[in-house]
Amino acid sequence: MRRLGAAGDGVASLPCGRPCHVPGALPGEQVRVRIGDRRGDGFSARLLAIESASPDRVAPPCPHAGACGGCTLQHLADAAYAAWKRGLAEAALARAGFASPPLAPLARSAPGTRRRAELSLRRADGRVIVGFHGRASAEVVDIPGCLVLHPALLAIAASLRSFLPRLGVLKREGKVWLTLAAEGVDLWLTTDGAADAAARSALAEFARVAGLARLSWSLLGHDPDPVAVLATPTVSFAGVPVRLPPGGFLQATEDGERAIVSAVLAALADLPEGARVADLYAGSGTLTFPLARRFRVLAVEGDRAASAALRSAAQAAALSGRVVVERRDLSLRPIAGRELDGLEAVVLDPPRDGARAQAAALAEGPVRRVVYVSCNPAALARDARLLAQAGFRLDRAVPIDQFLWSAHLECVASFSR
Ligand SMILES: C[S@@+](CC[C@H](N)C(=O)[O-])C[C@H]1O[C@@H](n2cnc3c(N)ncnc32)[C@H](O)[C@@H]1O
Repeated sequence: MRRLGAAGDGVASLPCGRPCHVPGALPGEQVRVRIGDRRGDGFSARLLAIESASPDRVAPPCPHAGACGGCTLQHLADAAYAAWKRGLAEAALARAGFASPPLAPLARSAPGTRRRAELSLRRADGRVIVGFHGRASAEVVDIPGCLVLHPALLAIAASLRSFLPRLGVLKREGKVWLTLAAEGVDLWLTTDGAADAAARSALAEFARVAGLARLSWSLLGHDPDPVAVLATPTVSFAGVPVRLPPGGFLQATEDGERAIVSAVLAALADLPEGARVADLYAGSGTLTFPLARRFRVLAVEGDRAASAALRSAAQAAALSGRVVVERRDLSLRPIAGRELDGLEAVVLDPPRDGARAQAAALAEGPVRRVVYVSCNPAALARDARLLAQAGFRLDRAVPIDQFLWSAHLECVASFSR
């Protein structure tokens, strides 16, 4: 195997010159594989045997490794894993046109600290599986011994395994979002059957017995409807309490959030007090409120519930003069042209598909400072290229690992011109 690819698979070159992606294989290893389907410009393959193992190969610590698709790199020694992850950011920025990027050490999150998870549910043989999908598979794998989730989330997943088999509204499949807030776990359950009054009262009783802060329910594909609110789930950003909407976004670990916030603030440390800064894709205010300690902030967010939570938190904290909240779809209507006048900096933290339209508007506009918080190196490479072409230089990049043992990577990249 020649290298580890962006998804964490070993990649070899076939005699025809095309790449072959082998989940579970490591660079330097000789392996026997069965070639499978086309993948990109090459093929995927199944690992049959390791003929000579890499010195970086270790026994995966989790009992579900190999079956569960959540973690793909538990078989790689820690130092090699951290170097590979940091290298993902380096490669993305190099693809954007920033060779030898000024890259900080990898900021890490410990096992057992993931405070937000989306779990899949499958009814099978009289029980309900509560877990993650297998690798590139529709199968759901039970994960009672998961090493990445916070123990509070694992405890709720265990309670669900006992409760859900009796819940008729879960016919075959569903999903559950768990978020650990200050008051306890916020749970949003979606099912493939409709909940009548009896099901709702069973759900409310489950919320009470399991000690949840809130339980919301919806039919698959619909918005959450709170069924039991024992305590309104809140999170605090720079000391400002925000009431989390059901299923609302929260950075995956506290350590990850701290690393992102401190990299963003460090990138803007030399701006004067009271400068105007935009926080685009603001969510419920993870970055807005830390920024508002020094700056006047325009916070733009597309989701109705998140922007409402952000607005009412700013009002309750008497920050309305410092924080202006706008609900807007930034893919359809990026902040552009004259709207960018007077902004000293723009911080953007888009979802996985990135911010192509917004990055193009920034490349064309007058703003001299951009801080891009990315959760997808491929989108970062594409969007940062627009900034490179418009004359921005990369001042610093901080790679942040909130999704331990996976191929996901956050990166805070600060640009100026
Ligand atoms: C990665 S989250 C970041 C949220 C926040 N900055 C934080 O750190 O918690 C991305 C946010 O972008 C919002 N979003 C997604 N697509 C959007 C769009 N087209 N326009 C505006 N906001 C969007 C999502 O609702 C989500 O809140």
